[in-house]
Amino acid sequence: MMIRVGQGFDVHQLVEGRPCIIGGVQIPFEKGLLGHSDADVLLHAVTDAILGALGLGDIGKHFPDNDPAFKDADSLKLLEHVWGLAKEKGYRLGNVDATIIAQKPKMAPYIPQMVDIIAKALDAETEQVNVKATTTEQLGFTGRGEGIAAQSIVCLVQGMLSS
Ligand SMILES: Nc1ccn([C@@H]2O[C@H](COP(=O)(O)O)[C@@H](O)[C@H]2O)c(=O)n1
Ligand SMILES: C[C@@]1(CO)OP(=O)(O)OP(=O)(O)OC[C@H]1O
Repeated sequence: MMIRVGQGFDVHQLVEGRPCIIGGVQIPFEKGLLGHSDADVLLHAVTDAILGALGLGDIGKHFPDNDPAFKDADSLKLLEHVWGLAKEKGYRLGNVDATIIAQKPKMAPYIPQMVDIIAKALDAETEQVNVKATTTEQLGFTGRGEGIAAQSIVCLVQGMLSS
């Protein structure tokens, strides 16, 4: 059995006039995340973690931010594409853990829905997916509400457990 781990980290700026889409959930908030795509910072961190585990570079290599094809892209589709690469290589999900770093909005009410969305995209059970949130106690760019960050770690498993 082969086990590979990968980690991902992403940041997007919070601005007025954009939807706040995190973990595939549109969260009611006065600002949203700025990006070439829908700027789903959590799905980007998970996507990068999977790419890391596969040794396939990063999200910008697969979906360049100057390619009009990815303008306003649905990040769930990008995650699903990358998960397809993992499946082609015979991997299944061990588990994924992620942390959203945001002063506001409050993520807790939306986390179960994010977990469901990520688990479905990765052909996994909800028990294999954990999403957390933390403030930075009003410190730094996240604490000032200038942006939101997310980080993730994934474990991918290939092959069977030998007895
Ligand atoms: N944007 C956020 C940030 C935090 N939470 C939840 O609140 C708990 C306490 O956060 P601290 O930063 O004070 O440790 C945290 O454990 C999360 O459950 C949240 O929902 N949304
Ligand atoms: C997703 C892509 C592609 O639309 O654009 P952004 O939404 O700007 O996101 P980022 O995390 O900067 O990196 C990957 C990009 O190439």
